[in-house]
Amino acid sequence: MQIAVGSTNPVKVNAVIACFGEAVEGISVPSGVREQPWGDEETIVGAKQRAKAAMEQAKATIGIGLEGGVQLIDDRLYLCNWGALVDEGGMEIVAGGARLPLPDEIKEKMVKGEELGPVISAFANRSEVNKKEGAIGIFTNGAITRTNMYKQIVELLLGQYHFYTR
Ligand SMILES: O=P(O)(O)OP(=O)(O)OP(=O)(O)OC[C@H]1O[C@@H](n2cnc3c(O)ncnc32)[C@H](O)[C@@H]1O
Repeated sequence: MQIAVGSTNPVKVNAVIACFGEAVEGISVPSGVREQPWGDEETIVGAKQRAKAAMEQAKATIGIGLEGGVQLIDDRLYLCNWGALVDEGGMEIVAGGARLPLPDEIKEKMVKGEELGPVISAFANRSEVNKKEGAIGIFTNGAITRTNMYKQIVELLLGQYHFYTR
């Protein structure tokens, strides 16, 4: 079984390797949504499109897409992450990740159209936070990293996949 992940971001590829082992290939594919998805719907679409594109491009058995977004709830900005798993038989599974509110100073920049990655890196004075502990790592003081969070999403995907294909 060959697993393709629709990203080369190490936090995403490593989360999938942690669940599936080494038969995992990370490939750069378009998400088909904005660079900065807003809200559950757009973030889910991005995850699904990454999963399908990765499976097709790599001619893999299973494709996995992981997408990071933000969402406004009651005037607060939250992290919003989704994953999708597709297989060559047409099965499609979706799962979501942990939520966390972001400080208002980050919200102010995001609503003006900035992207979360550079905004968090400037806030934390640390380069490429999106490829390291992630915003969730910064705001949990390292208790949950972006890789941990995506690993749980991949476990939710794989567990459901086993249930529906049993
Ligand atoms: O290489 P890809 O797979 O595109 O990974 P990415 O981290 O750049 O891209 P995403 O599509 O997952 O996220 C959309 C934007 O939100 C940023 N982002 C999402 N979650 C983040 C997090 O936990 N920490 C920092 N930036 C994050 C990310 O850097 C992008 O600017």
